[in-house]
Amino acid sequence: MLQVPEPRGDVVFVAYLAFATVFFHFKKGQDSIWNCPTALCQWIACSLVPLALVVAYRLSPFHPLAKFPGPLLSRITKFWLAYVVYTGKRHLEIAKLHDQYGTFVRTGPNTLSINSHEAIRTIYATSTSMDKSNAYRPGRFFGGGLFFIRRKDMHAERRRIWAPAFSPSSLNTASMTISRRSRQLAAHLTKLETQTIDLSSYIRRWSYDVMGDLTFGKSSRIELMSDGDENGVVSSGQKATVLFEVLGEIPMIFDLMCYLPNICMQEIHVLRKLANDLLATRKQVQGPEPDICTHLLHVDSGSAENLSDEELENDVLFAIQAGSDTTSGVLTLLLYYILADRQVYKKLSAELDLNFRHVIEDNELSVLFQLPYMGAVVQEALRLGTPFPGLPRVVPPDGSVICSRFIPAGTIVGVPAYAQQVSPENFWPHPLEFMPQRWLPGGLGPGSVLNKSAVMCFSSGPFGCLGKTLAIRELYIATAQLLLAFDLELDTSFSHDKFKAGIQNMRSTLFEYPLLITARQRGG
Ligand code: HEM
Repeated sequence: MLQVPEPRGDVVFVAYLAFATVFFHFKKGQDSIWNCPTALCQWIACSLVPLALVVAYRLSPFHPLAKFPGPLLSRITKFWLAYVVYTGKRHLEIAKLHDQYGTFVRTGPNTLSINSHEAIRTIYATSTSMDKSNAYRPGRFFGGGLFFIRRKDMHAERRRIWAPAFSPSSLNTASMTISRRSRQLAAHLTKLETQTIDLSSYIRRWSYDVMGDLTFGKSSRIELMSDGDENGVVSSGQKATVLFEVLGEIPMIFDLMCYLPNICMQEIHVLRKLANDLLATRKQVQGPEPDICTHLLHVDSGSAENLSDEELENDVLFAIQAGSDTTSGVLTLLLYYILADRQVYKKLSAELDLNFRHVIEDNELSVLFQLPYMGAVVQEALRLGTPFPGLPRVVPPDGSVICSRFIPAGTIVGVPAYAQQVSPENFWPHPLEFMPQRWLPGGLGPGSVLNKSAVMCFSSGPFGCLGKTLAIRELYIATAQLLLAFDLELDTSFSHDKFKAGIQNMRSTLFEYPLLITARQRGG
């Protein structure tokens, strides 16, 4: 059975206005509609009746998703899910709903969350995986960026341009940049040795500085660690992400919001302006080392297939955003977990001390990437720190069979990453605990379960994260440089409860309550 495709919000709005114009045209003769209660009442009735019919249909047994369970409100309106996203606790709420309803939960009138490992392959990972949903269509903005191209075939063309930026040689150059920036982070913390440090905030700035370098090379002027963030680059980026994440669930409203630049554009203005300025400079200056712009500008290939200015602007803005808050969120959580468990901290520190002195030189990075316990800590942090609560895709025209159930064409489906990553079927025992040992040979003892392919934090398949290896290297390098340089501890004023309650998971992880630490420099 076919789902009714969702029209664009702005088109619906214009149609509604046109209908209103015609309606009141036939009521003319009255001075104003406000003086004519009958016309107004008729108009309200005309508007409400279709709404009531839509609600009745969505709840009726005739709706194609009628057989799938879910909360009443979610079956009626998309606003329910948008609100859950807005709370920053979607990952927890959806996991709870799966405990209550089982594998399938109807999280919107036309949306299914499918908590199944088998579904990951069908939806994301195979060659027949599905296109992105309307959630990636943020109104008139970002029309041409890699991330916003929803059709797999068109997306693949753009992805080919990006891919060389993540080749082994590019990654090696990038690793040195990350290492230099991580040493700079350590130098900043050294100045704060006797104080309580908001580590989450420093890590945020570090991640933007890193992504500035990786995107624009030497011409980057993003120096948030040194110069501070007076212009609110970080908060601008975060607000843009939140806006995209919340309104993505109600694309019709997003279509309309984009016509209100003061509400919508304002949030992303600072970051967009910065990205455009840096792009303009970068076009004039090709640095000695390749950066992401080298490939987007086709400097390397000399290809004539140039991206339009708008496409370029969207792509560089996305590059900074894709690589900064995501990585800094996971890194902050990684450091929290190891600081909260001194056994883990000591074991990791001992492994690093065995292999390095107080700083890792560039030619030693390959040794770092091989360290087993370090690898286990990073994997465990990614498992519990996934910032992506939803990756919506759309079922193709012939429908699809997932977990033995037929899903009609046009249904929006997604596998909840967090629910998969804390499922006892995939990780056992203690799926909710941070236990790096589970990733090492022997795991957590006899009977322990480790289903590596259930980890979805980078997604997979045609739309999967291009920066996965880069991000993992960032986590290795920054953690190692900090632990080698300092004895880190949670500050005595730090509250675990407040920190955990303040974690908001919305495509990047936001921390309402900071990670407060002290850092004592280690001896020579
Ligand atoms: C721990 C950090 C990171 C995580 C958890 C992460 C996760 C993800 C996920 C889940 C996607 C797919 C999103 C979707 O389909 O909606 C994605 C896409 C992407 N990520 Fe990452 N990412 C991280 C860091 C990075 C970094 C450092 C970069 C470097 C620029 C990067 C570049 C990209 C790009 C270019 C895409 C779009 C790929 C495409 O559409 O073909 N990511 N990331």
